[in-house]
This record gives sequence, structure tokens and C-alpha cells, in this order.
Amino acid sequence: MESETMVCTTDQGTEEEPQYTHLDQNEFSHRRHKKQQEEDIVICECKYDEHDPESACGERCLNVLTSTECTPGYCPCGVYCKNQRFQKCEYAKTKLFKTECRGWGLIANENIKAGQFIIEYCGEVISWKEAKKRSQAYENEGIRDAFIIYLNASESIDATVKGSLARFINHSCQPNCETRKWNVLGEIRVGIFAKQDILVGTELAYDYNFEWYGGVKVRCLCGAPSCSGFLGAKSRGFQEDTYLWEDDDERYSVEKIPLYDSAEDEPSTRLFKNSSNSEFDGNRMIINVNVDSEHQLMSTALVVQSLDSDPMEGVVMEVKNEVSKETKLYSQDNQPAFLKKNAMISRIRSNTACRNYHIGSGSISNKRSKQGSNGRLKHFAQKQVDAKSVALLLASNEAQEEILKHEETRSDAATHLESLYNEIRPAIEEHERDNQDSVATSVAEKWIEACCLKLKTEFDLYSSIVRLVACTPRKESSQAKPSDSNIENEIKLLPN
Ligand SMILES: C[S@@+](CC[C@H](N)C(=O)[O-])C[C@H]1O[C@@H](n2cnc3c(N)ncnc32)[C@H](O)[C@@H]1O
Repeated sequence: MESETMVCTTDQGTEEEPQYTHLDQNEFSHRRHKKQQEEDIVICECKYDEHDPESACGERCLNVLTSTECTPGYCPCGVYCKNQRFQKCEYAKTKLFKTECRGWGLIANENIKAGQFIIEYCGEVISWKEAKKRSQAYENEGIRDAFIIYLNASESIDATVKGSLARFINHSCQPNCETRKWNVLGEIRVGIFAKQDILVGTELAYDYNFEWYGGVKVRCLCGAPSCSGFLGAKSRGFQEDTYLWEDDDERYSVEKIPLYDSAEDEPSTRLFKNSSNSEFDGNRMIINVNVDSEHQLMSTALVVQSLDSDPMEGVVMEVKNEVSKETKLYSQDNQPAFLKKNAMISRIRSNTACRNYHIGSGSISNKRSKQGSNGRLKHFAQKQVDAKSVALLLASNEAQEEILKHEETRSDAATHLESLYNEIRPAIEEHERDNQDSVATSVAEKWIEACCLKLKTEFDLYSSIVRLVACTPRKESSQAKPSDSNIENEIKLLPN
């Protein structure tokens, strides 16, 4: 995206540079930097040939193909190895500039080639719990642009206070850059790469791929012809909220969407009056930044390898070379927090589905599964048989007991599953939408076991009902107790 396409481009004013501590590499506050074990080092098969510049770990290098940097001292190309770009900080020349309405931005200070590594997104590597805490604190402090990037299921990079220049790169719906994850000496690191040739003086931008979950809607000022209008406009949460849920198919008019314009200090209150308070009830806006990539990471050393499954809306999750995704969270606290400044958390992920971070109270999964916009309940097609009513229809005591026994077992299994859910709720909600792929394996196994058990008990109950209803005499209607009179020989269906 050329800078000319921006609605607001540059302001070459003399405003003071932003305050932050510059980092050239990630800082680890909650754990030690991993030390690569010798058995984890992958040695490529490249051979340096002075007549072929690509020979020393170019595009065909096995490590490059798996987005893994070569380990110094082990690469057969020695000092000629070109696959240590993160380690050697081989950044493109960039320059900080002040945009008119999107705060600071970064421009190319030299021509950059498509695919070129531009800069690493550095910051403090923190646990997701710490990320949650910090995001809340930033929000309370009125820090508007807090950048916490999702690194993997358990860690994030926070560049709010300390970071590299990458923290200043703005979002565009038609980006000229993308983020990719690389395995560097056993640690996953995030880089910004050029998606296309970029001319000197052009603003750098990548698609944050915001995922919206509620609260204020932030107007996107990227100015691209294909701009989706709002940060997160393409996300499921935003679309579900913007369309009426199911009774009809009217769109909310755009006038009803409360706006937050990043050019303004405070969110606009103009439209707030039109919207229901429920939009600001502590829900937060969660923003994903999708990171395009070329190939899937294949190295066994990569933690992101297992996270490459489900596609997310608006993002084609092709198997690509370097894998990453960013998530941003723009949060809005409880009333009257709408008037507060807002914190945004951005997270970078692997090339996987939309495992979004939910920071806030309550279960998004529950909220989202049960109700759409306006708090209306979604009607579920799935029903359960009312086993007790069925049992009462049957003449035989044994048949009744059998059904009631199965029903009890089913109910126990359901209760057990529910209590397990509470145990793993934080991990699930971190990733939203009942996505459990980042839950610890042992917990996931317990969960799967409990799900299977519940399904089995349901199967046993229903098969028993079918068999008994088909083969056992029914009670005469005169035999039915008064309290059974409403049964009227029907199998009742209960809402699930
Ligand atoms: C990762 S920061 C980018 C650097 C930021 N502009 C600064 O001054 O520090 C993200 C923030 O920049 C602003 N921003 C980035 N891209 C934007 C866009 N396309 N439209 C509106 N605001 C944007 C938003 O306020 C967002 O919180």
C-alpha cells in the first residue's frame, strides 16, 4: 500500500518522538531465554559456492523452507550463511514519522524488495496471565495504544513500554507487509516482511486482522480502497453484532454503530447515545492480526506446528512457509469506561484459526453461543428427550427403572463435564469459541474423555428408550397418575 492511499498521511511536524525503551531483541521477564539444545539443532545441506549467491542458505535451504534460522557454528556455510537475519538484526532501513490521524507510523527509508525481512517485532515476552493483567492496567492508566502481541498459547510480546520500531507499524486493509514467525535458536520470534516491492518513503503497514467481540467499534483510517471501515469489520463477532441475529436480516444502519476514531483523543460519544448500554457492558474488542505466510513450519522444534488447523473467517489458512498471526485487542471497560481512553492489545499468532484472546470477565463462549446481538437468545434445534416423562409412559417397573438409571448416569456425566469445563475455562476462553487446542494435553485428554462419556451415556439412554418404547407395553391412560395426565402419551422434548 502506497502512503498516498492513506486518508491521512504524513505530518512532518516537529512533534517529539514517542517515549519508549528501544529493544533489539526480546526481553524475558517471566522465564529464561531458551538455550538451544544440541539435539534440536537442524543442520541444512547447503554448500557455499562463490559463484552462486543463493547457495549459502538462500531460498532452497532446508532451514529457510521451515522458517528456522541456521545455528552459528553448525551451518555448513559458516560465515557465508544468509539465514541468520533475526540474529544479526539484518533490518531494512526504516524511519519513524507522524501520521495525521493514526499516531506514529513507520516508512521505508530505502527501497525494499518483496519478501525481504524488514524488522523484528521485539518487546517483553510475558505470560498470557501477565498480558491480561497488563492490558487492564494500561487501560486503567489511559494508555491508548498498548501493543501486546500474541506469540503462542501461553506467551505474548508486550511492546508497550519496551520494543523495536516495529511497534509503530500501523494497520492497513491493503497491506504491503505481513508478519511471520521464525524459529531462532529454539525461540519463536516475529518478523515484519515485505509482501511486495516497497518504494522508499512508503508507509509500512500490515493487516492486523482485528477480531471484534463487543464494545466500541474503531474506525479504520487506512484509506485503502478495500478498507472494511472498522477494525475487525470482517470478523465474525463484528458481523454477528452488525446483523440482526435471526428474526430478520436487516443490517444495523451505520449510524447506530458507536465509533471510535483513533484520530480523536476520546471515543466519539455522538453515536453512543443511539446505542444500547449492553454494547458497553464490559465486553471488549478483540483484534486479530493475521499474518500471512508462505509455507507451514515443519521443524519438530516448532511449537507452532500443531496449531495449523482450522480456518478462520476472512482468512484463508493455506499451508504456507512462515507462520504467524497477530491479534489485537482494543478493550473497553465497564460503564462509564466508554469515556476512558482505550487500550489495544495486539497479538501475533501462528497461521491457525482464530484463537482469540478474551480479556475480560465472563465466558465469551457461553455468551456467544447462547445469544446474538441485543441479548436475544438463539434458538437451538438440538433437543433432549425428557427421560422421566418417557419412563412414566411405560407399564413395566423394570423398564421405568432402566430408563431412570440411564438418565441418572447421563446427568452425572453432564455434571462432570460441566465441572471440567470450569477447570479449563481460562485456557478455552483465552482462545475463544470453545477452541481447546491450546489447553494442556493432560487436561484436554480429561475433557475428551468426559465428552465421550457424556455422549456414551446419552447413546445408552436413547437406545434404551427406543428399545423399551418399542417393546414394552405402555401404561393404560387410566393407570396414569393425575400428575402424569399432561404427558398424553407423548415423548416430550426438552430444550437442551
Ligand atoms: C500498533 S499501533 C501503531 C502505532 C501507533 N500509530 C502509535 O502512534 O504508536 C496501533 C494503533 O495505531 C492506530 N492505528 C493503526 N492503524 C490504524 C488504522 N488503520 N486506522 C486507525 N487507527 C490505526 C490505532 O490507534 C492503534 O491503536
